[in-house]
Amino acid sequence: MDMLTLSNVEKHFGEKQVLRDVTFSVPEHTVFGFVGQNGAGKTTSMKIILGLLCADGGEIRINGLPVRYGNTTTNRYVGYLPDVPEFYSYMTPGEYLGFCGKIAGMTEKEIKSRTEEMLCLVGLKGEKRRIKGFSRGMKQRLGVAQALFGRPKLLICDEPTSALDPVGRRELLHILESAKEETTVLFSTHILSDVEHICDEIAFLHEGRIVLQGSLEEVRKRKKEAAMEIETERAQDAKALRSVFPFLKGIGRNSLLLEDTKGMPDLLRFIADKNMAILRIERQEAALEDLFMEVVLNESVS
Ligand SMILES: Nc1ncnc2c1ncn2[C@@H]1O[C@H](COP(=O)(O)OP(=O)(O)OP(=O)(O)O)[C@@H](O)[C@H]1O
Repeated sequence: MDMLTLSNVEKHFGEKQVLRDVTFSVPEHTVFGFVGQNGAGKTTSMKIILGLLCADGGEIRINGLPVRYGNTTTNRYVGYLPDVPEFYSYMTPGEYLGFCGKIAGMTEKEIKSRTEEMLCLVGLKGEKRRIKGFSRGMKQRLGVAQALFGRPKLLICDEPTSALDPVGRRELLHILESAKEETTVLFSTHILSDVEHICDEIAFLHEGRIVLQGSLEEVRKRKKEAAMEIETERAQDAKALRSVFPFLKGIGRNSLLLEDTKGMPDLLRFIADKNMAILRIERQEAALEDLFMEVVLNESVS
């Protein structure tokens, strides 16, 4: 089942159209990457999903129910982590989560067990420092704990990793990946390596339009031509191959890249004739970044 669906969503700010026919769906218990450059329309889409902005057209459903602007019924299914979460900084993380539980009307017993569970999930168990002494990464992790506290069916995170260092990013990505066991995660980002690490499905938004979507595998297959990597046992063989086939690129002492596979038969014949020892011939995985650039450039030309 799809936890979230957007169908033909449109949005203008004055004369400017910022979302055009945006259509995608997020299957239950997946991590979904909502990818786009600055200004692509990610935050606007998220605000519409949360009922905070009114779409000019189209339909959004969360857990099968339509989202209505200004009506927060569907938000009972949603946990939201803004890009810069705000806290009462004089509280400890346990006190803060307890406070959130009280506002949500949970019982003392429920609050205690959920606080422990969430602090454990985000690696803040036993943390007695006040939030004001927290690093950005710790604050972001606490934000996830708070967003997940009420057991939402859908967790929406707006650029959760963009301000974090590599360690903080890795920790947060790991938490989002583990969260999909109990919820569905939609996160916006422009960091494509984050998407490659944890997303099951992705949608690329470019100038308000979805230009590519599908599972990571499906999207990668869209790359027109995947290069082949060839690794020779001896460095001198790699050198010899490069001198005979100048279209080969050297990517290491023993490794070569063949970008246009039309040259493959001649190359293989030569390798066999010369009895060269080859350790590996492998299709190079298309990097999302190259793919994104390919799609974006095509869009700009057409
Ligand atoms: N309230 C507003 N009034 C007018 N234009 C707006 C408003 N909010 C956003 N925009 C414009 O809509 C477009 C999409 O903005 P949005 O914030 O949704 O993009 P984004 O993909 O989230 O970008 P970023 O990664 O920079 O946050 C931008 O051109 C932005 O300037």
